[in-house]
Amino acid sequence: MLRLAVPNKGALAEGAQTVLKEAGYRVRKDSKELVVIDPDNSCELFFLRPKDIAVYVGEGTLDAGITGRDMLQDSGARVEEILPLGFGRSTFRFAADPGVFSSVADLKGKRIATAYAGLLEGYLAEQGVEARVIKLDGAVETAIRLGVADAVADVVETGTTLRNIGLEVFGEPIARSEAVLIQRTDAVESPALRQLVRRLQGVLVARDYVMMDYDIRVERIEEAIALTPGMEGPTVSPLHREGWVAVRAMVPRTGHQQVMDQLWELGAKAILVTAIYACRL
Ligand SMILES: Nc1ncnc2c1ncn2[C@@H]1O[C@H](COP(=O)(O)OP(=O)(O)OP(=O)(O)O)[C@@H](O)[C@H]1O
Ligand SMILES: O=P(O)(O)OC[C@H]1O[C@H](OP(=O)(O)OP(=O)(O)O)[C@H](O)[C@@H]1O
Ligand SMILES: [Mg+2]
Repeated sequence: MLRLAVPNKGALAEGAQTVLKEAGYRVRKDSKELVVIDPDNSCELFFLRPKDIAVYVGEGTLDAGITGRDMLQDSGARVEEILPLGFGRSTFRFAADPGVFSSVADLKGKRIATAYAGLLEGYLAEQGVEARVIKLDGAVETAIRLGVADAVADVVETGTTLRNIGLEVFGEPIARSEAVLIQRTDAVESPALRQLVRRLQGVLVARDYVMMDYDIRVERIEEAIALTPGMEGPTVSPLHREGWVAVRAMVPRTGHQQVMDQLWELGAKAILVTAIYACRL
């Protein structure tokens, strides 16, 4: 059995549930389920607090987990990233009242509130800045107004929370994060974990690519293939029409409309785009 830790709530829970479901794993039916056993895939899913996941995996109690890269860095646990998952993207940034600070160097001797003390302390040490880290559990943006801190270091996604309380980011981003699959450092990879990784990679590729089909005159085929090279090379099949062929290739989802425009300019007809439901490359 592969023992996998999955966020039970918060910003990563829904994305984790969706990616696992698309990869063919059983997921929980309601948010009160703490453990789901999936005998068909030799897998047990444990729904845990996102911040605790790196700890469980690092201790070796669980084989792998889904958490945020920022949480992994914060934990100091003996875990490593195996696969970035492309959702739950955020940056981890300094913020303060507008115009007070402009870079991390200005924070020397100041108080910085955060819920990610490990990540912040690591960064301050790297930058050679000595400051006082005020450890809070959440809603850290309010700490400045309440006089507990001079600046905060927190997760920023849309920036709405900061704007609402009148704070502004400053300095370089401390970290860029997204959901990641993790395992214990130097863990021996099991067949069940290899299968999970392959399936998740398939889901991510299916999300990033579309399937494109079109008909083109034989003399324009090389130019068309340059636009749609596919993975190993596109499938080119005869058409029941003299001088024409049918082409099928995977194309990155981003920019696929431009590719369609360019194919149209080459004289391609019947250009069809369909979603890829699942794939294994
Ligand atoms: N808008 C967002 N707000 C918070 N976290 C986000 C957001 N977008 C992405 N994330 C990522 O989600 C993870 C944080 O998840 P979550 O908010 O559930 O944790 P938490 O704040 O410790 O938990 P809780 O809010 O329940 O105390 C981090 O990896 C963070 O980078
Ligand atoms: O840039 P935004 O899109 O506004 O998102 C970032 C905010 O969301 C998170 O808070 P969360 O809802 O997790 O509450 P918490 O601070 O109590 O963890 C995070 O801590 C920021 O406050
Ligand atoms: Mg939160």
